[in-house]
Amino acid sequence: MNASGLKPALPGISRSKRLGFFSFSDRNKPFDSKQRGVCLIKAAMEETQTLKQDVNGMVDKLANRHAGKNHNQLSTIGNSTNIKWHECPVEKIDREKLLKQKGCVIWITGLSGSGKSTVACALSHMLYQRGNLSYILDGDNVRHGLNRDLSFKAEDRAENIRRVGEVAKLFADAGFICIACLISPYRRDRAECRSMLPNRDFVEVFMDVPLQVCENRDPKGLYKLARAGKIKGFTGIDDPYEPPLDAEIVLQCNTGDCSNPCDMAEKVLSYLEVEGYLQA
Ligand SMILES: Nc1ncnc2c1ncn2[C@@H]1O[C@H](COP(=O)(O)OS(=O)(=O)O)[C@@H](OP(=O)(O)O)[C@H]1O
Ligand SMILES: Nc1ncnc2c1ncn2[C@@H]1O[C@H](COP(=O)(O)OP(=O)(O)O)[C@@H](O)[C@H]1O
Repeated sequence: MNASGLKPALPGISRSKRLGFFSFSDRNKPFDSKQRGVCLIKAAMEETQTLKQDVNGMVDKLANRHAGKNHNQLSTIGNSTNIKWHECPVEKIDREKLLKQKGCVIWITGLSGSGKSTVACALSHMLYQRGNLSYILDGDNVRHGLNRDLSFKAEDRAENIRRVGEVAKLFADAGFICIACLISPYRRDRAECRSMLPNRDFVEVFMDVPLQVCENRDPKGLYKLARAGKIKGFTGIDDPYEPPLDAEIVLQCNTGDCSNPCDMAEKVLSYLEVEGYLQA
């Protein structure tokens, strides 16, 4: 709130300062409404002019970058023929400056019940408290919408991972710290997601929790159903899980000795801090 009890339109910047012509205390001086109206229009016009110059500068930046390139180059990607990438002058780095952080993907992999969603939520909460923007893509949740057409057979799991990888890449490009938590049982599928991003921007987190611990937790009763043969192809029971060989972070949990989820999330947070992702 400012002195007049109004919330500034932009955090930390009062409206009068933005418009740059009079402060609210000036309103007590004799200043008729016509004069004020003229000032407001003048200030708005100046602001528009500055904005126009900014936009022109950005468009020039884009034009310079494209100078000498073949503008009509069309591509074929998968089944999409004759497509062309469209550049925009507002780039990832500009959004990152706005958000004061660097966009990246935290990819949490592990068995069902290993604590992926719990760590993801703890991490997201810690980031929120520090003023960093994150978004969670939880396998279970994404299967409620975007990936509702996919089953748990190997090729559908691969498509599940590919789609979530692509969405995570978009979130990272938007400047978010995107936390993807999926079983993602196959190394090849995870490696493909890694390859979609600049190498350091994909941070693999392995929930190294023994099957026995996950099975004892069994919060949804799925292991019980799988053991009883009522769910076929359940990861860890009758479907494979390939543990990462080169994860950036391993969160270990041995039988009877497991750190609490906040300590685990803090490890990831420290990694992000050290690697410079929590500032632009
Ligand atoms: N057959 C089978 N195998 C493994 N998991 C199963 C299966 N059927 C249903 N579920 C539930 O689906 C959640 C995992 O979804 P994911 O999208 O993360 O799986 S995958 O990455 O495509 O393998 C998983 O959630 P989490 O426990 O959060 O991992 C399970 O609740
Ligand atoms: N570090 C931990 N220590 C003890 N229990 C945990 C820990 N992390 C998660 N849990 C519990 O284990 C269960 C499974 O956690 P969840 O985050 O849903 O796993 P996943 O997303 O991998 O299936 C939940 O009941 C959760 O409360």
